[in-house]
Amino acid sequence: MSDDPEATIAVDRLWKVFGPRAQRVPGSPLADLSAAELREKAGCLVALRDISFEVARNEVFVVMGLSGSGKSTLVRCLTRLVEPTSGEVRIDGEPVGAMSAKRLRDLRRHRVAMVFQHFGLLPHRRVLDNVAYGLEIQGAGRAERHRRAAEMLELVGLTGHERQLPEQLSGGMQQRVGLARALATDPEVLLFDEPFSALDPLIRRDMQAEVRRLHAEVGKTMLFITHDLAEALTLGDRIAVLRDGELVQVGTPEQLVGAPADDYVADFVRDVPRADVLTLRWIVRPPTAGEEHEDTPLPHDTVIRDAVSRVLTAGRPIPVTEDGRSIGVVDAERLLPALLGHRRQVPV
Ligand SMILES: Nc1ncnc2c1ncn2[C@@H]1O[C@H](COP(=O)(O)OP(=O)(O)OP(=O)(O)O)[C@@H](O)[C@H]1O
Repeated sequence: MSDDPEATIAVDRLWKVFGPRAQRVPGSPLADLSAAELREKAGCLVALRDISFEVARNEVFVVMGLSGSGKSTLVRCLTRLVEPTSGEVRIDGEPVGAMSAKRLRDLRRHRVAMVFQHFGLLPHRRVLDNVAYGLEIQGAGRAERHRRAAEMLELVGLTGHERQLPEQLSGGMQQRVGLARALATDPEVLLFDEPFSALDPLIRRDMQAEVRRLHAEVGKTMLFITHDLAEALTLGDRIAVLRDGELVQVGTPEQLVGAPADDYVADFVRDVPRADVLTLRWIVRPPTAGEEHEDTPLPHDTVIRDAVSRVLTAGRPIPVTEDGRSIGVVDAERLLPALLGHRRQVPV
């Protein structure tokens, strides 16, 4: 695996096998058995199979997969809430597997914060004290933790709600409290385990926007788990697709939609409007001899949808440039299939 010094989280050949004598499975012929055979022969279940990936500093990395694909197990292995069967996790270069109990406690209290689906708020504590909770565990004084908690509540738009109890807030607001609490300790990494799946679709969209805004404001490395493709595409700088414990593809939204690794991913992204995700580099063509072009080029990283009106109103093909260099041209003929491509033809 590469040793990218900018990688905040590095996962190398990680296995998690549940069942008796699980450690004999990784790398042995047992690992090649089907799930049913393995259960029958060894009473084991492979939840994560040989997973490797790296998350760069300040990246939003989404792990997407259907129910049972291993998402929660993966996120829990990162801080050893679930003990990996084999392989290595490093956070900021430090192997988590080699950490002493004290160092591990430190990691969970100071360096990595988690946001869960069911908020995990303490019901009898006021909002302010819920946000201050991590700081209290760290031993911060009362005035300091209240000052910091108030600051975090302001960051997530909940100033004025400090003295309320969680049950007096809506689901979306409670999850904002969860976000504020996670941010309060100023961790290096935020782990989100399906944090918005219990919320209404509209609130959910608000919260996704909130995460994007917070990320723009405070940076942070974020690893976000979801089973929802739209959420993954909205939030992820890169997305890892997990299927039955295996990583099928890791790529940008654009790579997943434009070049799915296999039929499984292709099926997942089939209904995504391609023009909203792909950029012009996917539809450029070489100029033909003697052809006249528009004068003002379009940058190659323009999302297709944003180029529609220019391309359709231009009289001639438009050059597409990368770093000032032309990489081809686009015209309506190249653009329309991408615009229409996501819709299946319905016979009239
Ligand atoms: N403690 C455990 N003991 C045995 N099997 C487990 C345990 N925890 C998880 N599994 C199994 O590991 C597999 C992956 O589960 P996991 O909860 O990680 O999936 P998930 O993608 O998070 O699913 P969901 O979206 O439903 O939460 C499943 O087959 C699950 O039954």
